[in-house]
Amino acid sequence: MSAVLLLAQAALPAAQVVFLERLVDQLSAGQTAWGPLLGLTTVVGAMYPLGQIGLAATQRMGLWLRLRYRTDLAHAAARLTPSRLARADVTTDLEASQAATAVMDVVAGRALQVLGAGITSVVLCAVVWEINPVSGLLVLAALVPTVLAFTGISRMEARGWPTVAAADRRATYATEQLVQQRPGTELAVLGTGGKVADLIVVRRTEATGVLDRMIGRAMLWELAAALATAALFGAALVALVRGGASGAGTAAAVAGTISGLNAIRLCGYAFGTIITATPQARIYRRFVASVPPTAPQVVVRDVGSLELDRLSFTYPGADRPALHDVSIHAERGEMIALVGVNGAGKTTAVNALVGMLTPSAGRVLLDGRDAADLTEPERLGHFGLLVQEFGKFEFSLRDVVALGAPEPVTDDAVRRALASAQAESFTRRLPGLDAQLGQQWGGTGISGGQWQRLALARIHLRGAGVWILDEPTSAIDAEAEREIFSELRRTRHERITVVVSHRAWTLRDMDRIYVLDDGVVVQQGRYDELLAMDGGRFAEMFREQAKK
Ligand SMILES: Nc1ncnc2c1ncn2[C@@H]1O[C@H](COP(=O)(O)OP(=O)(O)OP(=O)(O)O)[C@@H](O)[C@H]1O
Repeated sequence: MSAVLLLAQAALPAAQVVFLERLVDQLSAGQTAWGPLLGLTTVVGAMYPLGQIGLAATQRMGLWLRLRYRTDLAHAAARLTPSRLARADVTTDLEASQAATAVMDVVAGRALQVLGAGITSVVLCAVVWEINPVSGLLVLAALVPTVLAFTGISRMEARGWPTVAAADRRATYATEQLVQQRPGTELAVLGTGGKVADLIVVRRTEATGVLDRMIGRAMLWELAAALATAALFGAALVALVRGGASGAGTAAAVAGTISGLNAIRLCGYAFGTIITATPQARIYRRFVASVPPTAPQVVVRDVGSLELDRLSFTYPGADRPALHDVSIHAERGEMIALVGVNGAGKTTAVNALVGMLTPSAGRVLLDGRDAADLTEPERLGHFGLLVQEFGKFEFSLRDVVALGAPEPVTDDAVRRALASAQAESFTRRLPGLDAQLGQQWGGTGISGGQWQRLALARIHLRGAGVWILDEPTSAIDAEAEREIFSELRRTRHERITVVVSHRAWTLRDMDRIYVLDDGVVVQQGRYDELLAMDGGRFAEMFREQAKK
């Protein structure tokens, strides 16, 4: 259908020239010329509706293409592993790819326009060639400056886009801090939103400056192309007049040359849009290709042992290791704890354990097997990780909990997980599992501790072989905290549990506590043993708390 429309549209200007020549010929010969008049009326009458139908068809095609690009992008983003998400270039590319989908959708429509205008130009050229070959050639040659100009513009934009994308990303991030409910409220209370607005303006000004320079240069390119095209048009007209064609031929050829130049200009513009979109499309394609489809993650529920074997790690640029010769082990059914002051290395040890960073020395062993031999998704499947900055996903209650496991889950499993995480008492007051969370969506607002219980419910639902809980009850009241830990103890035999905690009482039932100081394990043992060691780091940290 689109192809038929395209061909019909492309033939109209040439048909116009033929009918015009016949009309002038027959009128000059004193004939009534009903045939050419009817032909011209049909051709001119068909131009507008065919143009409109063609436009609507390409717009609809663009719409569906954009959906496809965005679907592929969403799936590619969902396949990013934690180690890749930590890289600045990956997030920049992701956002540039997102922006590219809005440009790429027009490319297919423009490609059809190029094809149509190309056909129009060639057919017109052939018709004008019949009247005057030199004019015909000059009409076709007018394509060259436009194509050259847009190629130059595209190259220039390819150089400018990365800077614009990086500045845009920072501005978008800062804007989100202003408009998202939690950070936005904090800034409003502090009265310092204006400072963030200043940061946005700096980045937007940077991006606007680059875009402005690009537009200025593009204008120069286009101006040069327009001048060259005008010169070629003039030369085509001179060739016609000097060629000594008949009056009818000259009139038709002049009309044809004007239509031809318009078609060529349109062709050049559409071609230019395609090559202008090329740098962004390239970023999109590179990004999507860089995360090829993989098998979905499989949660490993049965893990017999876990070991960090003489692990060392230094952050890039740091002058001392964040972990030095750290050895930790745990068997199925055990609960162990990592303790230490801020900056002691607990989070670094957890990140090394799950594979978010690569140690400079030492190994992580899962059931005696070197975890470095596993793919990142295979390795992550062993863990249920509750981090300090857990996600507050504002979806439905069911979805928020179901995010704990990659496979589909039943409502019963969601309810059991909510009960284990002591989240049942407050979720029972919501209108069911379909309840939307988050006031900004017209849903229910819930407290920080309630969000943390939902994050814990995800870990219960996941049921992985190793649970790593980094301050799992930091925002939760004392009563619920006791119930959460008693549930963890009751179900401990099903897994290995690693807890990072600053609260003395939560450490009492641990099978082993590892005390980290400056990246080194300085003590290990049970709570009472460690507390009894006078002058030990653990006793220094927890003696006051233990008295309460
Ligand atoms: N991405 C990073 N780049 C460079 N240094 C880092 C990075 N993350 C942490 N560090 C440094 O490594 C050391 C250990 O940090 P880590 O986050 O593991 O401590 P922690 O014991 O988890 O602290 P907290 O109790 O505050 O969570 C600190 O000196 C910290 O400043």
